[in-house]
Amino acid sequence: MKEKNQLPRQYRILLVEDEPANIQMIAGCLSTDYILAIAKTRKKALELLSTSSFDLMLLDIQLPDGNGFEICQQVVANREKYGNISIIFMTSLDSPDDEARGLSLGGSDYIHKPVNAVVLRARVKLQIQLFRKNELLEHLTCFDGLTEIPNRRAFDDQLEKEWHRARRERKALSLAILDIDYFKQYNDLYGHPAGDQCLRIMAANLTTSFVRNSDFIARYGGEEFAVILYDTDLETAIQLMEKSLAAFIGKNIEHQGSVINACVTFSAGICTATPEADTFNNFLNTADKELYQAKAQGRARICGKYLSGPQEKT
Ligand SMILES: Nc1nc2c(ncn2[C@@H]2O[C@H](COP(=O)(O)OP(=O)(O)OP(=O)(O)O)[C@@H](O)[C@H]2O)c(=O)[nH]1
Repeated sequence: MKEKNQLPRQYRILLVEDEPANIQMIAGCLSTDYILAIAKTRKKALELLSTSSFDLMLLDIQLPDGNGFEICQQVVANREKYGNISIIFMTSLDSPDDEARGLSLGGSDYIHKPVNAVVLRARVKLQIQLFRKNELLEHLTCFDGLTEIPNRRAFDDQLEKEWHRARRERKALSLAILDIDYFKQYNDLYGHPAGDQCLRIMAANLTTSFVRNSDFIARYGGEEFAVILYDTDLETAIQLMEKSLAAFIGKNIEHQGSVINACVTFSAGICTATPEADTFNNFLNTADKELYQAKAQGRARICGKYLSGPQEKT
């Protein structure tokens, strides 16, 4: 989840339609306001859906190699693969049973052919507005307003997902919990707005330190942050975190209240586990204990532990 701020963007529509006259009319209606892709078959539609991301699909039901109901079912059952696309059926099947079926399968709207250009534009606009509101809501529930990185709730979900993925794929999973040193003193000395700015710099620094697609950073709470590193062993996790600490110290945020450094630092505890052999709670607790160790050993450092396996190291 490397999403950033919600900037205005152009929405992408997939038109699944085989009739050339309809394609021409619909493309004429929508292509100035939206990015439009066209699939004339079920096969092409599924191929495009799995390789590009779309916000809305206009879906004909009778296609040369299948039908729109099946496409809708497949997309709804595999959201991880196809994304949270809205679906509008657009068809000459105009019986109430067909319409009810389309809506019960997960379609958001059902338009009867022949399509009226004005009505089509209005209905597409409405669905896009709903989609945009959902996007915003999702952003608000998953992202921290101050630092614009994922929040604790998103972290909890992601950690559970990655734990199960690592168990399935027999990979190592590393978790780091980070805490800014002497942050209370920083707030007391420089004020809360400066403290907030420091948290933003911390988040930005983590974003540039951990760049793999599977790396996940979050604000864990207060002045604590967390990093999940999939398929990453302890040595690598420690090396990356040390680089990140050096880069953060390099920001030179003055901190006269710190006993250990002239500028702001952080401490981190890392736990690496192979999930088939360990328990989830132990994993989280160990990362926390390692953070405690890093604080106890003088701060501005990283402590880590393998929960199991041959390379146990503290
Ligand atoms: N500015 C600001 N401060 C915050 C925020 N969230 C938590 N804090 C502050 O972070 C400070 C954390 O203090 P402590 O838990 O005592 O930790 P510390 O001073 O960093 O001490 P050590 O971790 O032991 O080095 C508290 O003063 C909180 O008020 C925030 O969103 N903005």
